[in-house]
Amino acid sequence: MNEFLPFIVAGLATGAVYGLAGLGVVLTYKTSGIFNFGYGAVAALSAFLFHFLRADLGIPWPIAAAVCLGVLAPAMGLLLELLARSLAGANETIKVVTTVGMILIVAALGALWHPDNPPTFAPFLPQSTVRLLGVNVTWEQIVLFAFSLAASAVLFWFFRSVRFGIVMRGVVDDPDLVSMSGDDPVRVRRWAWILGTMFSVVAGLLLASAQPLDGVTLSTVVFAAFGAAAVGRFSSLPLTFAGGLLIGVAVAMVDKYAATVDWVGGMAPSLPFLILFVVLIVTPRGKLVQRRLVAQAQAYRPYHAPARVRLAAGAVAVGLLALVPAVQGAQIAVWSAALVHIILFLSLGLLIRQSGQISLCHMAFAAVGAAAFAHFAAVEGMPWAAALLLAALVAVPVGALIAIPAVRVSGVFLALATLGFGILAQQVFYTRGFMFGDSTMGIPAPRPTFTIGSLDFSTDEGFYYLLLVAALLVVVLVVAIGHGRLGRLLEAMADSPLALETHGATSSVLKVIVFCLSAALASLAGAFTGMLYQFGIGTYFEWFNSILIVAVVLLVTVGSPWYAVIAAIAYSVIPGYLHGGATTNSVLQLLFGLGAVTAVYATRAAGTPEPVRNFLDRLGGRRPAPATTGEARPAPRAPVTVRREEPAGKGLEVRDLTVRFGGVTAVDNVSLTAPPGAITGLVGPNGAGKTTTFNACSGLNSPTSGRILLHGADVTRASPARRARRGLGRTFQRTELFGSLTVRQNIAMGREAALAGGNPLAQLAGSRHAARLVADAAEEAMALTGTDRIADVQAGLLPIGQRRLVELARALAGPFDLLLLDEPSSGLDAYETEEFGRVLKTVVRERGTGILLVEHDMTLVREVCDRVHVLDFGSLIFEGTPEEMHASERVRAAYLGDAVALAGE
Ligand SMILES: Nc1ncnc2c1ncn2[C@@H]1O[C@H](COP(=O)(O)OP(=O)(O)OP(=O)(O)O)[C@@H](O)[C@H]1O
Repeated sequence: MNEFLPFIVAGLATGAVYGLAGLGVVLTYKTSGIFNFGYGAVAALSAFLFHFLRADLGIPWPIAAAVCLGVLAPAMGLLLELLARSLAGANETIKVVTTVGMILIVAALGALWHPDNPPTFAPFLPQSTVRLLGVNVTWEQIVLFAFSLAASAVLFWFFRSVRFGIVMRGVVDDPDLVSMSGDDPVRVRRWAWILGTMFSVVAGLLLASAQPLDGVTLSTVVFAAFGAAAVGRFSSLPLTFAGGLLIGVAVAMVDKYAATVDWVGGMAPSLPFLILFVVLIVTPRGKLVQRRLVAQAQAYRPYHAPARVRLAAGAVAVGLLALVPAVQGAQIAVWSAALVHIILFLSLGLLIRQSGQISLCHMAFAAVGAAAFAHFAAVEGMPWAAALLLAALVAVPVGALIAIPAVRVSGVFLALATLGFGILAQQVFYTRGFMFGDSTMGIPAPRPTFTIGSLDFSTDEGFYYLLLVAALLVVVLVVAIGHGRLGRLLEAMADSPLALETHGATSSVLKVIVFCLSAALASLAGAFTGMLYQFGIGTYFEWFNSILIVAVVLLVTVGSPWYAVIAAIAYSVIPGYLHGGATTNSVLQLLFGLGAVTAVYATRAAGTPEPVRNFLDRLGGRRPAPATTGEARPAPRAPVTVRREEPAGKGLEVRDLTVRFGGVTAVDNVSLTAPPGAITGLVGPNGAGKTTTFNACSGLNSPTSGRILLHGADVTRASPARRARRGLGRTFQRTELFGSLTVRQNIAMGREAALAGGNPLAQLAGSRHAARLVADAAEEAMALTGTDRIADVQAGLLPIGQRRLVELARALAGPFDLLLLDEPSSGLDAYETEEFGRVLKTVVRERGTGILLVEHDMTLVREVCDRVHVLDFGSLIFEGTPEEMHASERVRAAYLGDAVALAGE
């Protein structure tokens, strides 16, 4: 035991600080819904300030620490709260990039402050030792542990016993309740940010000891707190602190074995990231609650010039790039790097721009490509092309590995998992022989030795042309993907994975495809990077650059593939011409960081100006764009004749369904049927359990007990997509449209998603016959609902009434014989509701579709429903015809109770 004790003591000391830092992370995440990826950056900034005051100005450390805590922490806290508030309505990627941008800023500031070797942060706590339990313990360790424990205890007490602390805990769950109790949620959050920032400042000062004063290193050290927060599932404060202790001790134990066990070497600092990654992979999906405080962001639709204009511009761009060796021969390396970056940015754009996924480990994919190519080509002596192809293929399983967290979690958790993986990959794998060899020089990455005519591809000029062709091929591939089924599915997934699933496409398969594809392309870029510099080595692929390139790709808001070209020029060519060396790079990094932090404004302001659009449209012979606002009311016409489908089966049966959420029984032993060719109403007061029943039917929640049968087959365990493919469609209480697609594309996706299904090949592309089927189904659904008049309007811009119609049309375009419609008339005026009812009746009459309708509008229920089920407090209290329902005392009492409750609010 004695041999372990010193390590356990050291581990507990650092672990307590990790725990403390983790508490700050959880605190701000819980109260604001914004995960602060810049947490380590704030810590680094406080270490900078402390060092400046103490070492440069000679101020005693207690005063320096007081300035950090009393001035820097509140100032940064207030700034961060403002930033967090500005992110209301922004999408997850923007939220991540905004706080990630702080790392770029602080790292750049640090590099500008000390351009050469950064000084070391001198310990300020006593290093003398005392003997405790037979172990030598430094006073620093004792203070770290005692201080962190005391600070955490005060925080727990504050949250449990102090009124303001209790309010702070409540603000994320129910801000309205907080307002009603007389507190201002903004003030509460502001204090939470200040408190959280104080924790990061303290963590910065305590963890920086003996570390170099460089922003990236310090941020990484404090990132260990993310591992602790993951153990606490980003929610529990005591578990987070315990997680910190666990990580501290685990790191110390790994350190103990590092000297003797070979494979353990270098693992200690990456252990928190391993734990972070593993927790995100193994934690049951429902346990990681993504905090959502704001309405879904409105999707932004980039302008695309007419095809003719784009082709011409592309030809000019290629022509100009082809001239580079002739006119800019001296800078050919810089331009070659830009071509490689076009490939890298396109591969990243496939994820973060086209599919709404986040990857903060893209450089790791590139590193795999560089290492694999160098091994295959230089060590194994394979032919160049075979080595390149195999290098791309080697990255595919790595992409699939990252798709695991992507399938399980999204948004901030995916960002964390990929960040953890990126750091882990660099710290554990880059340094191993199997990646870049045992020499610090890396492994040679040979250029091709073949020639075409007088063009020798091993020369700088020849290699440049080879890169130009490769970049062009990747551009063509990405454009083709964008125009094909895969591209449409990816865009739809970016807007609403939920809608895509409930229309039949399995989004997990789609995610695996896009991660594998993206990893393979990034791997190609990595292999070319190696060839460009003639060596494959880890330093070209640092994790930090993964976050830099995400910021770059997101900030250039022009359409695909142009963003990649412009971003590559900004990233590689401009610094090459400025000749400022490291300082120029730091200034650019600072600018990218500032851009990332303000990304929400940049992307809001994005868009091609109207005159430019008009000019390009005229140039390309395109008719004027349709109005983008949905002012015109699409008066539904007389229903068109629709095909009678095959007679539907037995319809939907819900048997003894019970759904509990913790202690709440939302649905209690409910049985009902929705037969084909009829409209069945499901009504009840607010909170009665209607949506929960719908979600159980379509597979969006797991029933505690009971069964769901579709046409006689038990689908209780089937995924939402599988149920959709079996004929069950639905709409949502809060509409789930593909906001960046047009109305026509939305409706077409209603059928195409089901055709794509869960088969990877079917998701990649569809046949011509399928395309006709999709177009016909969309036309018919549009005519039926009157949405053909707004077919080319972007769905995200429509008012609520039209959104409902589009959602219905999308469901009608799908291959569904049973539809679950969740409050479809809310937001419609009386006229629209009447028309809506007519459409429903037509569909049921002509197609034999069965409809289960959740509805608060009793007039509509009376007019269209054949039978009605009434829920109250999760239990079925009535079943009969609408007329019988209106006569029922029990139903009246349930509604009256609700009305009285409402009146009393
Ligand atoms: N994910 C969840 N976690 C915890 N409780 C939940 C969850 N979803 C629903 N509930 C609770 O279950 C009960 C039923 O909610 P549900 O949304 O199904 O009612 P509803 O009849 O659709 O109400 P409304 O008409 O207002 O939409 C409510 O008390 C609600 O607070």
